[in-house]
Amino acid sequence: MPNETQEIPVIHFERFLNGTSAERKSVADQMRRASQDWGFFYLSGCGMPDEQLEAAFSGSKAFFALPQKDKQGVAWQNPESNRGYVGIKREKLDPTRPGDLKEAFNLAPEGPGPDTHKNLWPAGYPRFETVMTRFLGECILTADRVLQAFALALGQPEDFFKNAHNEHDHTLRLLHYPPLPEGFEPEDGESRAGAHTDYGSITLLFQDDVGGLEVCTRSGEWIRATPIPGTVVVNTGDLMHRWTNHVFCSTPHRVNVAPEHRHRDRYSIAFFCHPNKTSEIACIESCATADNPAIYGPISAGQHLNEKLTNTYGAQAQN
Ligand SMILES: O=C(O)CCC(=O)C(=O)O
Ligand SMILES: [Fe+2]
Repeated sequence: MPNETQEIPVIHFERFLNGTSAERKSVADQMRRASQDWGFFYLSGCGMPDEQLEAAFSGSKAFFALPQKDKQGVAWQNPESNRGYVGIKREKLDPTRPGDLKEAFNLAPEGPGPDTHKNLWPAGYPRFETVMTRFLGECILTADRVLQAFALALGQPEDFFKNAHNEHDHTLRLLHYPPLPEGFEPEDGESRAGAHTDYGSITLLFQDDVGGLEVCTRSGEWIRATPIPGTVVVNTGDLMHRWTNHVFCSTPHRVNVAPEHRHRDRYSIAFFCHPNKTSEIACIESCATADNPAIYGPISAGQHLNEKLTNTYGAQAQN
């Protein structure tokens, strides 16, 4: 169990990608421990090409710098599509607090048919679409590799989670936290992103060097997830919490308005992974023991998400 002398683990994924089977198992075991103790870890060497990541951050900055009317032209419409631009204060990740001091742009893989939801792209910026579509593809590949390690960590066949996610029902979210004006005093509980857990199986979070992300430990204390160059933050969400019979945590996190970074723009990019709607979420064998028998019966991922959205619809859950 973490305490203030412990830090969110940094795991070197190169040894999973290129190592011997013993090394791969050792990386998977570190991920299992980190997911149990924290529900959060940093992964270095995740295989995301640097130039793609840089292009995505540049594209994100360019998008948020567009005139407000261009951004509103691709405004987020509804949770079914869950694509497009979400303006400042529109979302409350913690529904009991004031709106988040951030803006966001969501995109997602598109199905082949004409009836499927399509991404909303601002007119006249074809490069943005190209860069983000390519980056989305790299995120899927990265997430699949991470999911393979999670399967190994839980004693499952390596493609267990990857196969359960092969319809790519994921969301990529660009986030921008604008600088706060001189003398700005947050209202009670106002923050860049309110405390919340993520809904899906895993989230990959790429952050710039500004900082502000905070993670709640199992003992209830908030600690900083300081940016570490060359790493991606991985966290396990509500669905993984259920799938693993509460062995892996779905840890509350938030983006705080701290004095030392509030004058700076902050950019981050989150990739929320969701299993196929028809994937069955049933307690993973290695997570049920005599002391911790299966808590839930099987449910489809789609049904689980619907329950979550119904419970928090007022919060306009968007991840
Ligand atoms: O921007 C960040 O660092 C965190 C964002 C986040 O947790 C979310 O959008 O779910
Ligand atoms: Fe989150």
